[in-house]
Amino acid sequence: MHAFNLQPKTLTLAERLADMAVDALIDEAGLSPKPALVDRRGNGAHTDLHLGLMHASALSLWPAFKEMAEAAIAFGEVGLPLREAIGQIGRDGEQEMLATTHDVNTHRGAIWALGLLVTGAALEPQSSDASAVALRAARLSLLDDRYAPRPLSHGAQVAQRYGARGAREEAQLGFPAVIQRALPQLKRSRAAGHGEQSARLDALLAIMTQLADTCVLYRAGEQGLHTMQLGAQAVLDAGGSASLAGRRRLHELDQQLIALNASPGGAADLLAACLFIDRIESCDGVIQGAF
Ligand SMILES: CC(C)(COP(=O)(O)OP(=O)(O)OC[C@H]1O[C@@H](n2cnc3c(N)ncnc32)[C@H](O[C@H]2O[C@H](COP(=O)(O)OP(=O)(O)OP(=O)(O)O)[C@@H](O)[C@H]2O)[C@@H]1O)[C@@H](O)C(=O)NCCC(=O)NCCS
Ligand SMILES: Nc1ncnc2[nH]cnc12
Repeated sequence: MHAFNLQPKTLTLAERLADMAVDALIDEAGLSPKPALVDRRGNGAHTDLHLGLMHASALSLWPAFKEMAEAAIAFGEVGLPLREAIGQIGRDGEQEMLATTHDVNTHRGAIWALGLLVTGAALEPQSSDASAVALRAARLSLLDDRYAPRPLSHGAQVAQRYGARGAREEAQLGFPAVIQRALPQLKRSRAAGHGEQSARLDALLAIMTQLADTCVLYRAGEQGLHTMQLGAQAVLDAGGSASLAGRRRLHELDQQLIALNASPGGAADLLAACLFIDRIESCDGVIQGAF
């Protein structure tokens, strides 16, 4: 007679990183109340998205994140061969995402940001502090993938109209919205004794205070972007999402952004990137042990 094997399976480094990336996406999607974004309350400014779709999309990306980490381990250094390998894996992952969501763009920006960060983390698991991982990701993003198509994406249209370079520039600068704003705010809010959900909302707001979110610009122009940036700052100035005054401001911001059809999808992706890096930093030993 066979007994079930109840021993926990030892995960590879690539599998652990893929788990952490997908967990970060699922945590971001469920975090509530996020202004004008999909969350547990509803669809925000979106007509074609809902929480179940965000979860299905996140899960569909697990193989892509795992393959990117495996590519990093196989190539072993930042360089064009690795850049082009993860570019292809990212494009395949995007097709998988679109097949899962019936052509709705749920996580394009997240594949880019988290894909680069997963790769940056897998390259040197013994050096997993936030800045080091972001720096390796930035160096990869600066390399020109010869096979990347150049469609007239929403981001490209916004770049032409407003000069904002969005997701590409954020990565090339080493994810300043994550490293300089979201992670410090997350730690400050935790240290102030705010609950974990409020600390994460504050981290999202910190990203929104300065981000050139091409999703917002495309949908609502400069007025939308200013409303997002000033409104997010007003919530933080009022005491953040854990305070009553901050909650009131957050509710106002939600209403204003929905009225403008302005969804901060880029900021949401960067919150997921922040939660991923936060996990890596707090699971240092786990990552390093996973060879
Ligand atoms: C280099 C790429 C990032 C492509 O960039 P580009 O700007 O040309 O392309 P976009 O298609 O606009 O995608 C960029 C997405 O990045 C998010 N984002 C926006 N601003 C920022 C920012 N400042 N910093 C970081 N990230 C940002 C944002 O993603 C979220 O929004 C998505 C919804 O957006 P959109 O499609 O415009 O949807 P809607 O307004 O809802 O439109 P309708 O459908 O209703 O009409 C949502 O998915 C969030 O994720 C931007 O959308 C890179 O992606 C690339 O080269 N991709 C090609 C594949 C590849 O080679 N990948 C490599 C993997 S390593
Ligand atoms: N929660 C969310 N709502 C809308 N767009 C998003 N893109 C990434 N996360 C999102």
